[in-house]
Amino acid sequence: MAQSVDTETYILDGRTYTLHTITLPASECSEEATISCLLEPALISLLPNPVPPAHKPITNPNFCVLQTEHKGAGLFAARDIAAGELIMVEHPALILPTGRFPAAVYDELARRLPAKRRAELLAMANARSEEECPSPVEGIVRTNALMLELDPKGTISQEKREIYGGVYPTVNRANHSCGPNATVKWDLSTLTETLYALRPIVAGEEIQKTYINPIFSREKRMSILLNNYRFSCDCPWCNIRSRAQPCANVDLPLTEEEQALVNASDKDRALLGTWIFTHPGYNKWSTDLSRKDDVIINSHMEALALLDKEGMHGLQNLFIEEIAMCYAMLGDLDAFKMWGERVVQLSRIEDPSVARKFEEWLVEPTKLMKKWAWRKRQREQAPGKRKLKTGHAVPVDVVDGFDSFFNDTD
Ligand SMILES: C[S@@+](CC[C@H](N)C(=O)[O-])C[C@H]1O[C@@H](n2cnc3c(N)ncnc32)[C@H](O)[C@@H]1O
Repeated sequence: MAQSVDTETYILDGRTYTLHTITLPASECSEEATISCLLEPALISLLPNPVPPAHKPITNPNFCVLQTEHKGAGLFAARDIAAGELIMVEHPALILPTGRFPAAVYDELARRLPAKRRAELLAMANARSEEECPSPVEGIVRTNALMLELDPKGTISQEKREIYGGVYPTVNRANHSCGPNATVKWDLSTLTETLYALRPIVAGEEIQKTYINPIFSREKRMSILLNNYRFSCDCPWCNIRSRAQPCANVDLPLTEEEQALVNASDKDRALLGTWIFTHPGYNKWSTDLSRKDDVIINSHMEALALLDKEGMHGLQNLFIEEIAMCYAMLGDLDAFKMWGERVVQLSRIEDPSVARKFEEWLVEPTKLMKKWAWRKRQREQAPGKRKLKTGHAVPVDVVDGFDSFFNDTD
């Protein structure tokens, strides 16, 4: 479980950084893995201790790396992949801050990797010219690094916090789409990045993640992608014309009709980004009998249809979870089972505690969920006996005391 600590340090803008090599020990099913890092010394004590074992390679992977026509290499589904399914788990080869360091620092980080891992790193895409990044390793970092959290509890004070990135020879083969079918999740305790599906992906389809916040407008998305990654995004939401002509040039000016489609998409994306703050939500509805029983379900279904249209499935889980909870409150067993199973499928990687809670409930929701069919029972009672809001005066302690269904621990 050794963690070799190197003493070489670099000072940049008054800050000290240390070169640090993490060696993840081999286990019965995995080979030793190495992560070459540049870290502020205070972060080293926040790394998992003891160092976790190297993760097991996935046997019979559901993806392959292939050459694309104009995007370099990319990841493709080797068979059908279900929504929520694992695609791969990988340790970063490098972990480093996003600031700029002398070329020698990047070269040294790469040099510290075992030869095979170094060769994989050096074979990665580099969208930066030699003038911009004299060290090709820096070019590779700037083209590929994914943000990762090394200090989730904020142990190091905010003003001192740096943004860190990780570079992954295989996960980083995923090209960008503004309507991605996959996403990543960083886990500090295992020092791994997990790539998983957001929606069903059919065999042969390209597996793509988003490099930016997809709620931005097309103009902003295209400009960030061009500045940071040096490409014009030709996904169907940026290159509207490609929906009809697959190889249409994204850089040609838009027709009036195409501009109208872009405006509608920008509007929908912005709306989706604020939907949960601007539309009725489950918590208030659950205690308010003056609201229609289907108001949340209808509103959330509308959001899901828009998410589907814009390919923004990364935001779908909360809506799906709340729809399932609405059906529980209404005592609709078949609908709860259908939506609850979707929650389990989609949350296994994204939020395992939610998946476990729903899995437990699904065994026998009518008995295991304390507030099963609560709204239905309230409706069936005489108005005078109802416990909660009907749009008029309600005893505050009753409403406040009615905790969210999500806290139901029975
Ligand atoms: C993180 S790498 C992705 C993997 C890369 N294609 C490779 O060969 O390893 C990012 C680079 O891939 C290319 N790329 C990714 N998504 C793209 C897209 N939607 N359209 C065009 N090029 C893209 C760009 O050259 C970008 O700088």
